[in-house]
Amino acid sequence: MSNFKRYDDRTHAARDLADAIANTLREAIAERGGASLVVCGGSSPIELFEYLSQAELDWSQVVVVPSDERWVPADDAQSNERMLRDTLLTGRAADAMFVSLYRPTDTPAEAVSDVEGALLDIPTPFDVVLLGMGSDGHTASLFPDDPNIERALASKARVIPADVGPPARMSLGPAYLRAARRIDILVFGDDKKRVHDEAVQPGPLAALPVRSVLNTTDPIPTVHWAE
Ligand SMILES: O=C(O)[C@H](O)[C@@H](O)[C@H](O)[C@H](O)COP(=O)(O)O
Repeated sequence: MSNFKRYDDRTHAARDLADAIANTLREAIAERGGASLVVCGGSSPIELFEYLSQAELDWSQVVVVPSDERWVPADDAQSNERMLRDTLLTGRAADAMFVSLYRPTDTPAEAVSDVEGALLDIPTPFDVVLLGMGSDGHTASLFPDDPNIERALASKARVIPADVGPPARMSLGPAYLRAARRIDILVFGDDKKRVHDEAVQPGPLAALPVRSVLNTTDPIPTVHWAE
């Protein structure tokens, strides 16, 4: 069960969704004194982040958490944290609080308890969870070819090390990602549209892990798509 919004182009998708996210953050700050925003990595959301970073809201009351991280230092070109600091956590949004998922350990598994501890103070449900999707049906760093994907998708853990790559990954767990007031999934291109159309059909979660968030009902996610 999910809503599907089709846009004329990627810029319209980025700007419309950024405006909707900004409004949700403003409402959360007004109602609860703060807001939480989970954001995916990858390339699809970059234009959205650059536009959202200029939104007029009290960013000092917003906490931003990556949905997942590549297990590389924050100055590495593959780092989601680096991408977020370059595109979202700049301009007005530079005032936001950011919770890094990366720790300087050899493996993500060694950092699970420390990262879990850093997330404990963030109230759930998150106000906004923005995810992407790979053409293999992964979301966050929940990959179909991860040898532990079945266990990961059944997990209630906040963070899950993903023994994929290199680089290895750290992902927020599916149950934690679903603990949201709104879930938006930003998907571009015909290939991913075909994967989406398959993923909304019943089938094994492990084959298309995006199903673990796409087919939740509380909240009902919205998929935002442009060619
Ligand atoms: O760390 C990451 O890469 C993301 O969190 C990942 O889940 C991303 O959303 C998809 O891989 C789509 O990436 P693109 O937008 O680059 O296609």
